[in-house]
This record gives sequence, C-alpha cells and structure tokens, in this order.
Amino acid sequence: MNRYYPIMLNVEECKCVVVGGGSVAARKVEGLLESGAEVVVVSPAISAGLRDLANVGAIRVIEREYLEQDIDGAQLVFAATDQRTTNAKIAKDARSRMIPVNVADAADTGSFIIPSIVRRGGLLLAVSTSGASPALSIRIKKELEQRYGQEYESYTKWLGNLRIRINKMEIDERKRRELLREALDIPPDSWNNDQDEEAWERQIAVLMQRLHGRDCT
Ligand SMILES: C[C@@]1(CC(=O)O)c2cc3[nH]c(cc4nc(cc5[nH]c(cc(n2)[C@H]1CCC(=O)O)[C@@](C)(CC(=O)O)[C@@H]5CCC(=O)O)C(CC(=O)O)=C4CCC(=O)O)c(CCC(=O)O)c3CC(=O)O
Ligand SMILES: NC(=O)C1=CN([C@@H]2O[C@H](COP(=O)(O)OP(=O)(O)OC[C@H]3O[C@@H](n4cnc5c(N)ncnc54)[C@H](O)[C@@H]3O)[C@@H](O)[C@H]2O)C=CC1
Repeated sequence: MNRYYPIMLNVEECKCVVVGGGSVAARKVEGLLESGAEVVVVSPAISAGLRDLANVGAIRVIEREYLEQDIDGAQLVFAATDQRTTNAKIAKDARSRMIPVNVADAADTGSFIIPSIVRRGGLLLAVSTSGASPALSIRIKKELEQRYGQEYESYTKWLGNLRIRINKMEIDERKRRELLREALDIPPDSWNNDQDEEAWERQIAVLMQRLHGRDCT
C-alpha cells in the first residue's frame, strides 16, 4: 500500500482537466469547482449534470475522445473514463509532463488520490484509506459530519480573525501561543465575526484575564 503524503493544494483559477463524462468524472468536477478551479472536461458523452454546468459556463467541455494535447498547461489531470487503456494512456502522458494525475480505475498508476471530505468554511476534514476502502472513508466522513456541525464555520473564522489580531500584538511568543490556545474554549455566543475593533480588543482582554486567572491558581 502507498504511504500517501497529504497536502492542501491551491487550484484557484488553475486549469484542471477531467477526462470522462460519467458519474465519477462529475464527482471530481464538483470537488474541483468547490476549490475554484478552472475545469475542462473531455469526453464524447457527458452526464446531464455536467451538461448543465457547461450551459451556465461553470466548466468547459470538449466533446470528443481524449487527445494528448488536452492536458497541455494543466495543473492536475483526472483519468475518469471507463476505458482502462485510455486511463492508462492519460496517466502516462501526464506523468511524462510531470503533471499530477488521478486515475479512477487504477490508483497505483496515478500520483494522487482524492479523500472524502467535510467542509465547514475554512475547516477542511479529509479522510482517506489510501485506496483500501472508499466505503470506510465515506462512513468516517459521515461520523465527522455529525461531530463537527455547521457552527465550526463561524468558530474557525472567528479563531482566524482573532489570530490575525493577536499576531500583531507585541507580546512574547509563549504568551501568544497561550492566548491562541485559550481562545479555543471561548463559547459560541462570542464567535462574532462582524464586530468592530473595540469589541475585538475587549475579547482579547477577556482572554488575557482568563490566562492571568489561570497563572495565579
Ligand atoms: C483510490 C481512489 C482513487 C480516487 O478516485 O481518487 C478510489 C478508487 C476507487 N473507488 C471505487 C469505488 C467507489 N468509490 C466511491 C466513492 C468515492 N471514492 C473516492 C475516492 C477514491 N476512490 C480514492 C481512494 C479514497 C480512499 O483512500 O479511501 C471518494 C472518497 C472521493 C471522490 O471520488 O471524490 C468518493 C466518496 C466521496 C464522498 O461521498 O465523500 C464509491 C461510493 C459511491 O460511488 O457511492 C464507490 C463504490 C463502493 C466501493 O467500491 O467501495 C473503485 C472501484 C470501481 C469499480 O468497482 O469499478 C475504485 C478503484 C479501485 O479501488 O481500484
Ligand atoms: N475512483 C472512484 O471513485 C471510482 C472509480 N470507478 C471507476 O471509474 C471509471 C468511470 O466510472 P463511471 O463514471 O461510473 O463510468 P461511466 O461509464 O458513467 O462514464 C465513462 C465516461 O468516459 C467517457 N469516455 C470513454 N472513452 C473515452 C475517451 N477515449 N476519451 C474521453 N472520454 C471517454 C464516456 O463517454 C463516459 O462519459 C470506471 O472505470 C470505474 O471502474 C467507479 C466508481 C468509483
């Protein structure tokens, strides 16, 4: 089994080519659009969902069989046809151009695989079984969806906003880390992301007090 290395890739406005127009391709396209990629689909036949996306201009579709030139300038390539030999050819073409490639029917011939994910704003939870069992990844994703509800979106955003302000303060590194850790325990009614600077300052003062209280006990 591969020992995959997980990364968070920025694909915003980058050309990503998905070859194939069935349900697997559609799922890969959906994930790419959520990340702001510029998606090109190459396939002689495309699903209704992909057709709708093309009609509203969300993706570009090239309606024919795959040609090597289709992956020119791509940041990522997805081989998602139902033809084993075509997928193998796409993998070889991409690899020879040093373009990372995902292969739907033979993960080992590609360079990366896709995890099952839960998004809560900036919080991104990804689950992979290194290809062993997508069904297990999906089950664990569902458990995480229950455990980490929608409130994690504003919580994560609030922590990020707070962190920017704490990082600007002239305090020593240890104190800064303690403040950031203390912030994790502030209850939801304080996760206000639309407050003015004075309110942020008051929240930071409360955090300082909580820390100080701890030091004295
Ligand atoms: C290796 C990997 C490569 C890759 O695609 O990146 C891969 C490979 C294969 N999947 C297969 C089957 C299924 N895959 C799904 C679903 C998902 N598969 C995804 C990822 C991955 N699938 C990568 C490893 C992930 C990991 O490490 O766990 C998810 C998480 C992400 C995504 O695709 O976006 C997405 C869930 C999204 C979500 O809901 O969260 C379902 C369920 C369904 O369709 O409802 C089934 C049917 C049930 C079953 O077989 O378990 C087959 C057999 C094909 C055949 O039989 O012909 C292969 C090929 C093989 O195993 O060789
Ligand atoms: N990785 C994963 O998550 C999963 C992978 N699979 C595998 O993924 C593959 C695709 O599955 P589905 O989308 O369900 O198949 P599908 O049959 O719905 O779609 C296949 C698509 O490939 C296109 N195609 C065929 N030859 C082509 C070519 N030469 N150039 C461009 N496009 C071409 C067809 O027009 C069709 O749109 C299968 O091989 C299956 O074994 C299946 C389930 C999950």
